[in-house]
Amino acid sequence: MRPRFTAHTRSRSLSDPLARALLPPEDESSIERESRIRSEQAAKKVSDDIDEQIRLEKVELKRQKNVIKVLLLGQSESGKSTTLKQFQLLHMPSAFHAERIAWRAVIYLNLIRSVRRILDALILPDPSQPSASASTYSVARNGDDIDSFLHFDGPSARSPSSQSSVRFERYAQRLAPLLALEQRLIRQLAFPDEDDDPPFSDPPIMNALPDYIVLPVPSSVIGSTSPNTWSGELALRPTSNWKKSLSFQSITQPKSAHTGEVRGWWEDARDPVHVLHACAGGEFGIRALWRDQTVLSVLARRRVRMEESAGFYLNDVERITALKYIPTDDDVLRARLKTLGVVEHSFTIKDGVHGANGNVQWRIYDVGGARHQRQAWAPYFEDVNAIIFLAPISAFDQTLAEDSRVNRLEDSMLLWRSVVSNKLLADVNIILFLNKCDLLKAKLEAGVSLAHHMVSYGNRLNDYVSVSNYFKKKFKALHQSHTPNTSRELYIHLTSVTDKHKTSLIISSVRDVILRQNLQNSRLM
Ligand SMILES: Nc1nc2c(ncn2[C@@H]2O[C@H](COP(=O)(O)OP(=O)(O)OP(=O)(O)O)[C@@H](O)[C@H]2O)c(=O)[nH]1
Ligand SMILES: [Mg+2]
Repeated sequence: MRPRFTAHTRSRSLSDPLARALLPPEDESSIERESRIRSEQAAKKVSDDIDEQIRLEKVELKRQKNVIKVLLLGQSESGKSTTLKQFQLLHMPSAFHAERIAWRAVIYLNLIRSVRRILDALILPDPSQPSASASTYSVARNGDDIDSFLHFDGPSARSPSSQSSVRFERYAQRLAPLLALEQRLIRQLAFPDEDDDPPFSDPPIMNALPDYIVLPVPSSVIGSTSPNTWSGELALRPTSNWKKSLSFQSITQPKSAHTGEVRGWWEDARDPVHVLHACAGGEFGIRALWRDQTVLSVLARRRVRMEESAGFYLNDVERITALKYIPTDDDVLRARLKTLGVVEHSFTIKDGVHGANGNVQWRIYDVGGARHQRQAWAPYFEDVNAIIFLAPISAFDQTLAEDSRVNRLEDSMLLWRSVVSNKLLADVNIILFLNKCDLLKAKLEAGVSLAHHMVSYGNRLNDYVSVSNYFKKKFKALHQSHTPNTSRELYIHLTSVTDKHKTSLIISSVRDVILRQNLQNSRLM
């Protein structure tokens, strides 16, 4: 049958030459018509598919414009994870606060680690005492044999400073339960589904652990590293659901509907807080250890600066070991948990830059900064919008944990040079945090000389303003002489990222710079 046209359609079609050309022939047979319709349908499908593809590309482009990817780079302990915590604190405060309790175990472990470092320093032979050779002490640190840790060998060890030796021995005895607790905590974190108090005979083995590993520390720190020694640092795998497993039985439950009293972890005799609480006070407790002038002078002679170490809580022992202790924001910012691999965190930020209703999704990638972790960074360079690079400038007199021959500041500068000279990153915004300024200030005020460790500093003033300006210029010059994009604007901030208030201002300004530059770049696309 012929198609029927109304007079109106017909007259309009006939006046349009293209429409007339597209009309089926008047003598079209039914077979021809079927074939025409089939090919028209096929053509329409192709056209619809193309339209859909264009639509999806537009959505993707829009989505990309509303997704900002930021990479946190820098050597280990430079403050990357702490900066991420500051972003979370600023943009997801309720989630941050809800997770505070999960940090309790990390903070306990950090505190125990500090105690262990001091005890280790006390039992090492003192180089300033000629009669105290390595053979006079048994530097045994077998985790399954705490007695050997407590044992000081023979009378010769006691002769020059026998009183001190006896005191140190008393500390070691009194604080021995902390070493056992450390093992228990690590095992509990490593195997969160295991029943209580598993046997401690074997330390966690790297590959056997689902989420946590204990990394060996250089033997220089403790004299020798026994395979049974919990001498390492707790590290986090990217896949870890650690916050859940670190919460212990911490959820409080109402004990009495009338009084509003709650039942909490402090009523559980197995909770780690009890051991810490018991070891905190008294003549040879943690607080006494950290105030003991003899101990402090041994640490000073050995150049062990506990205040500078990651996860330092020795000034807050009373508060941290209290039965009902809940970590504060500052405690969480100071907690040390080493990152392994690359961990992605995303959150949405409302911004004024993309228009009134602009919602921008931020993806922040926190990477492990130790040398053997750095090869994992490169795949993230391709579509990143901005890099926040952290260089801890207080570390000018320190060496890398993973290689004691390498100065930390030198390593930071080399790393900085390789990042700014990378061609893949030529158009990526770079923000530099010269971090740990609080520690730098304290170190310079304590009389540590930068020129002594960095000859190029010459005879400039050894004060905070001069030194921090010098570092600013140095990092800027490295950027200018190595960047493939000399028009890239570099933003440098002097930071102490554990400082909540100062850092929140810096983060807000960094966020706006990144947003604005991202918008500019997307307009150019
Ligand atoms: N005093 C002080 N401590 C800081 C500062 N920045 C970071 N820290 C502390 O230094 C330790 C290491 O910081 P992290 O943020 O874990 O370092 P990271 O760069 O993530 O290290 P990796 O995960 O090993 O790559 C933590 O205990 C922090 O609290 C700072 O500006 N001042
Ligand atoms: Mg980290």
